[in-house]
Amino acid sequence: MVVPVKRLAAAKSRLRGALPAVPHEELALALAADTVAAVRACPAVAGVLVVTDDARVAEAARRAGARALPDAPGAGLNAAFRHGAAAAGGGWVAGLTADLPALRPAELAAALRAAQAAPRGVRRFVADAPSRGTVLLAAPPGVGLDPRFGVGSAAAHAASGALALTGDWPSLRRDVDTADDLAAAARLGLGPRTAALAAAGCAA
Ligand SMILES: Nc1nc2c(ncn2[C@@H]2O[C@H](COP(=O)(O)OP(=O)(O)OP(=O)(O)O)[C@@H](O)[C@H]2O)c(=O)[nH]1
Ligand SMILES: C=C(OP(=O)(O)O)C(=O)O
Repeated sequence: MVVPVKRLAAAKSRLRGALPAVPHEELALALAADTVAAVRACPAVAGVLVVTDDARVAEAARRAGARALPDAPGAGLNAAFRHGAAAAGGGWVAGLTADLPALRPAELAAALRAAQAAPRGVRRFVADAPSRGTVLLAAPPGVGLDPRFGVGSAAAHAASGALALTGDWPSLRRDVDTADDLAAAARLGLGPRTAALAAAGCAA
């Protein structure tokens, strides 16, 4: 599983100030750390590759049992996904955004099971809650990940031939870009690092 994370100083800019008493980088780190912890807790995931140039994120990833890779070639999110996928080796490869602090391992496992069901040879994706973005993209063995993340990525992934998975996985679909998203994630139940910050810094 490839999980790219921007440098904390630049990450999650739309979320800046969502918890006024909490330094922004701490919040951005907590989102990523809770996401990676949930992925690590999912038995269906063989290994986690965190693609980042941020030393704190890399250290947190390694402590959680993930591998950290540099953000090569430094050409944005899709290049980071491609870099991680190339390092992942054979078998199924999936990419996940790192802003899913409510993610439940059982929902990720269910989505990965659905991804691995027929038809063969086709990439699958899970759209975010508003159905505009993408939270998960999975490619079967021998098929490139071909990530199209960014604004309007759900439509871009569908247009590229990927199949939308339609399961009811609210914690997987709940990416956090804004203060409202953080409040929605809090209603689902935040992971421990983000929850602690939310409790300390005026709950979302
Ligand atoms: N390694 C890496 N990860 C990235 C890059 N751009 C975005 N990401 C990660 O991709 C995921 C989804 O990206 P966005 O939701 O747009 O997050 P963001 O760019 O941090 O947020 P905004 O500044 O609000 O746009 C997040 O986990 C980001 O950390 C990049 O250039 N390199
Ligand atoms: C990068 C993405 O995230 P967001 O649209 O949430 O920034 C995406 O959905 O492809």
